[in-house]
Amino acid sequence: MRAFLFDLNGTMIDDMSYHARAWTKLANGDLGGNFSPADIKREMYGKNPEVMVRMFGKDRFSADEMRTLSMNKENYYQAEYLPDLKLIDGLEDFLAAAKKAGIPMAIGSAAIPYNIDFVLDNLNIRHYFEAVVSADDVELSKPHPETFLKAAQKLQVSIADCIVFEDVPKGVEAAANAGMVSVVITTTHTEEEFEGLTNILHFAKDYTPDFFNQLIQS
Ligand SMILES: O=P(O)(O)OC[C@H]1O[C@@H](O)[C@H](O)[C@@H](O)[C@@H]1O
Repeated sequence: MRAFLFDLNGTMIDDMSYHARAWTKLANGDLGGNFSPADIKREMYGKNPEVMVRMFGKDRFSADEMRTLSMNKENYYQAEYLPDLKLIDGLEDFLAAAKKAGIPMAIGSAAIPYNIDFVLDNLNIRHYFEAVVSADDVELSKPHPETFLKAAQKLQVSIADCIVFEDVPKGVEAAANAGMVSVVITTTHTEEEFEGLTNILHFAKDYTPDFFNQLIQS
């Protein structure tokens, strides 16, 4: 039996440009940094404290300060993205068909529960997922495999049965490190940016191609 593990941001919703703007507002606007759009795009993966340490060094903020800054960033993101919040084309049909076919599904995201709930509850799609692994559930985020291994464990499925849906190279690398294959949604990165990763089954810009029906039937 197959199982589907979904990254959230950029994979289920096309929101990475909103995260980039929220990080820019926090890092350059509030904290006086001077990060270029390329710097932000390169650094904004993984758990928020990891992003902040990569950008500002490990001694700049206490854990409490990082929690506050992280909430500020997510509030910027949610306020700006809420009016545009929607699933990527074809995903709702894909989720419904997979659920009907009895395929277990989980979310494996570096986002904090505050952001995961924002998406699942506003879009009313929580019922499709039997498990959610968030930033709070893991020690180390992607490319470490912990997120996807925990998701497989929660679903009680074997690693070889898992297909990971991702939009960033670090996420595909995490899937590879977990021993899983991956389908890439090219919302955030071009195909060329995944060069060298050998666990990719398919690239698609959204969930409308027939490939996704075949994935359910295969
Ligand atoms: O793991 P996902 O679902 O792609 O989420 C990643 C993003 O989650 C956001 O909450 C973080 O602030 C981003 O920096 C991060 O890139």
